[in-house]
Amino acid sequence: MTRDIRIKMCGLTRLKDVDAAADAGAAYIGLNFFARSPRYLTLDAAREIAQAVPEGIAKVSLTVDADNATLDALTETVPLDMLQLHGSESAARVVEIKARYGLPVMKVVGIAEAADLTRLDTYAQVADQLLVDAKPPKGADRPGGNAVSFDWALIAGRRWSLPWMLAGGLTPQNVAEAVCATGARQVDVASGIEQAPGIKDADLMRAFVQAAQG
Ligand SMILES: O=C(O)c1ccccc1NCC(=O)[C@H](O)[C@H](O)COP(=O)(O)O
Repeated sequence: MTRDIRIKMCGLTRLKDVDAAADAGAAYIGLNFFARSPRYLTLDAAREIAQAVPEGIAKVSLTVDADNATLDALTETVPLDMLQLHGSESAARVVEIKARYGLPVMKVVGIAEAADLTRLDTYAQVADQLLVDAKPPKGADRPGGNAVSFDWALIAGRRWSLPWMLAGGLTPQNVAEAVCATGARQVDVASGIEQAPGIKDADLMRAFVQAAQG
């Protein structure tokens, strides 16, 4: 029996990645606007990729503590279905962004220890989705996409009143175990489906979906 797991493939940088993600069965694709990321896209490149995404696959922007001018330009240029906030945006800022852009917001919370879990409850009050990711390792130069996992036992059996995704160091080799350990119905992956930073691999994308869905 297969598992009904929805998959977000984050940090697509090429048009051919869109075809590969769609063929593999992604439910969401992520477009990265963090300038220090190997997955960073200019607005024009992001628009071209977003316009190629088939109906039914949600297009998600990823920003880190972006100001209104940045988000204005982004939402005016790129067709989007959801905004992923991957910085230290406050709950009030989440509310403000939801109201200003009229798009669902997914707030990322980095987890390293049990004390980090309370932030999930805070954002569950205001966001449309949660993304439960690993906290970046010390010295990392970006807050996500670092190919590190957290201890899945920390959220085993935890449920929130809104949809949520599991992320952090997921690969075709470990995603089935991660789903079983946490009960996640949605997962997010960046590094684990790449042949090099920012370069997705169609075979790994297919293998990831097969492993996640069983
Ligand atoms: O991918 C990046 O370079 C990145 C940069 C800045 C903030 C977030 C970033 N990626 C976030 C993602 O959505 C990743 O899918 C998530 O953190 C998991 O990444 P990975 O462990 O590489 O699968």
